[in-house]
Amino acid sequence: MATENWSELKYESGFGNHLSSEALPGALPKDQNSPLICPLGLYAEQVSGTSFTAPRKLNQRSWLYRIKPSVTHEPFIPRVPSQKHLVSEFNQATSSATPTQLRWKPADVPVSPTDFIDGLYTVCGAGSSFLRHGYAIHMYTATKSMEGCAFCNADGDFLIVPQQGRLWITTECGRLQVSPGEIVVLPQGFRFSVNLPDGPSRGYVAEIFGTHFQLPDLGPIGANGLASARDFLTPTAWFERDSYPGYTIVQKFGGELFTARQDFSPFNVVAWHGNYVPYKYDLHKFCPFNTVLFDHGDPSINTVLTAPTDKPGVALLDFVIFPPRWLVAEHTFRPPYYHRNCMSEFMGLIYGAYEAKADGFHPGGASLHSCMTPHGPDTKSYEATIARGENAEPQRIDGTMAFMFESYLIPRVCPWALESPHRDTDYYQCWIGLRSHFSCKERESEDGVGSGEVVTVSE
Ligand SMILES: O=C(O)Cc1cc(O)ccc1O
Ligand SMILES: [Fe+2]
Repeated sequence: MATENWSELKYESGFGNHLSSEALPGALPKDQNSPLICPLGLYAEQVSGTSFTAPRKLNQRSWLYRIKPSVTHEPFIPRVPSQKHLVSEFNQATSSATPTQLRWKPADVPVSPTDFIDGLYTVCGAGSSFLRHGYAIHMYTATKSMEGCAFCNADGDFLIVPQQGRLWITTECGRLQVSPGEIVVLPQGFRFSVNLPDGPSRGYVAEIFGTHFQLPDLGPIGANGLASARDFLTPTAWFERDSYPGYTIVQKFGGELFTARQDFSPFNVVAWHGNYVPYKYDLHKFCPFNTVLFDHGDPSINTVLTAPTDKPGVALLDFVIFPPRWLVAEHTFRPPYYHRNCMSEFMGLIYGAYEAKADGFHPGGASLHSCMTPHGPDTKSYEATIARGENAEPQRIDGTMAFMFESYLIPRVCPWALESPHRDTDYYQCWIGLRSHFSCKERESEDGVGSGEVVTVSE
């Protein structure tokens, strides 16, 4: 592993573009995809991320020109040891339904050497990778780089949110450095390997089945704002040519892991072109829009990426952030309102503190408020907001980055997440202290009305 220059890697910029990249000049065929003999004696291989016949505006595929084709490997066999904590079908056999508010403290990074594959565990999800509809939410804790192996997820696309420790990710399209505060999307089927230059690492992963992430429409916001297409960065071609006896491909297929041996690195792509590619995004580049006079806007205004369902405006999974920003709304309860949502909300915290939780929601922790489960600011946050009063000054929320995976599909929760020692079983207590501030004294004196009577007040 070359360690010196990951901070200076070159990337291509843009979202959904058709890109071309050559690690050696002349490696891309001119004028066609499948020449009889490719330049430099390379093999041509297409990776399709949508059906061949998907409408042009949705169609995603890339052509990889490689030293040996991916097919050159021994048969896939179930991996030993298997990984029991990955789920891609959410039903009664694999996971539980619960409407209760759930929260987890940050998980400890393991003491024994653990790589990204072994450190990955599913928390919750819905649907099925086999039926290509649904999602899984995973978290990872890891201490060591993947060695002599690459991971390939046949089930869906990964959106990885590192919370602690940089990730140096080698993909078939090239290499990316992803730091906490950045995210990376690794589309279904791409082989990748994760190195951990900082050692102990922790983070969150949203996996979506059967669709890909898009930028949200901006509607009346106009043509600019939120995440800008040019801030999405795709790696440039990079390859290693050495033979590599005993290299292992670890394929996640239906939530189970399979291995196949080959005698070369899968990172042997000398050139590629197409629009089906891995990419990263720095969340600090997000340009937030929000209330400038009164009331609290819905969090959808902070959507970075959305994975659609077939219903217009209804997301399989939205990736929403709560970045540093000014709160200026007048005569307004500025933190999130108390609410129940037909969508389900999984939240994580990358750093800092979240505006609705004064205590108990820590960087690396998580919460889940499922469909119609009531939630909102904890007692301390509520009281502090009220204490600021009617004429609260503009206030800058700083030094924080929280996020939400929000879905229309209702998640079931994995048993190890429910039984985890990191589960905060006292979570509900954070709202128990919310006192009634109800008073009808004014009305009583005006109207002479006592308690217990039904009163219709006409203004
Ligand atoms: O529940 C949460 O904290 C997320 C959230 C934030 C917000 O500002 C409004 C609604 C919402 O669900
Ligand atoms: Fe919410």
